[in-house]
Amino acid sequence: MPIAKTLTIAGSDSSGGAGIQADLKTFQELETFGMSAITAITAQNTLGVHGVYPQSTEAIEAQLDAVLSDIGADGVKTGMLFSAEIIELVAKKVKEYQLKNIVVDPVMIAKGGATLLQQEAIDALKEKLLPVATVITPNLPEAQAILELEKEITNIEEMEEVAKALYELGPEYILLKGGHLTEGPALDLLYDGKEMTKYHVERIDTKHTHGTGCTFAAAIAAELAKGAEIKEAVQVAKDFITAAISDSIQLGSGIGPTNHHAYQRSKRK
Ligand SMILES: Nc1ncnc2c1ncn2[C@@H]1O[C@H](COP(=O)(O)OP(=O)(O)OP(=O)(O)O)[C@@H](O)[C@H]1O
Ligand SMILES: Cc1ncc(COP(=O)(O)O)c(N)n1
Repeated sequence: MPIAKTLTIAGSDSSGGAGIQADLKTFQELETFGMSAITAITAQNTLGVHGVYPQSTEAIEAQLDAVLSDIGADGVKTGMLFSAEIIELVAKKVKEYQLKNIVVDPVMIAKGGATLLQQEAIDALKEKLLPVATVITPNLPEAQAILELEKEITNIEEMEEVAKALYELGPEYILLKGGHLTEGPALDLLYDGKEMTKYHVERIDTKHTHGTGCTFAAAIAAELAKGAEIKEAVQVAKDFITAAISDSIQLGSGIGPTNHHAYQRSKRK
């Protein structure tokens, strides 16, 4: 059988835990052929983001055209897109190449607090990219920013209302991540316009969660690219990220990365 082809459009994380590097590791672990278009280079380690160097739209377009005109992609994940211009370019390419299985992780702020999406780009995200997305994977602060909510989302009932409001913006599915809820299990909610499906696991007591959102979204894209239905794709991604967090690697002196190989290793036992 030919291998499923996966493409990440995201920022480079020099420390290897998030961004392009996390996505490619995840694509590989889930037995797809991973490719990338780099939107920005970040100088990053476990202590934070030390520099952000966005690429020109010309360089991003050249990467996308090179890959998509020749190899193509069965699944796409977008991460750090940084500016309205980059978002508009990506939305244009999704249409031009009629891309399918688009997982949009609306990355806005890194765990250390650095800005990975300019404030004015949120409108472009809502108007151009969300309507062409198969699934969007916001965490709670990202959902709050997209919907311009004044109050924080604090419980499952509010999460359900928020998922419904996000669905109105046009994506086929909403995957609202509850990792930021301060109490209870690590709960995520999938909404398809009719039904809410909950995915929950016991919260793992660790600070080493650098790149969890990137890894989770990349795993969904890989499974969709291989032909999985959305509920099944999210379940594999949840198992993948839970294994990766449980077996996190103690590197650096700040918020360390997760272990992208843990899921495959646990399956072999
Ligand atoms: N401590 C934890 N234990 C178990 N699962 C967790 C934990 N923290 C996050 N998760 C899970 O990891 C996935 C990513 O969620 P999270 O809310 O951390 O994303 P995020 O904030 O977008 O990540 P990032 O900071 O990388 O952008 C979700 O499935 C979430 O439930
Ligand atoms: C290039 C890039 N993309 C995304 C994130 C978000 O990940 P986190 O919030 O875990 O730092 C990141 N830190 N860097």
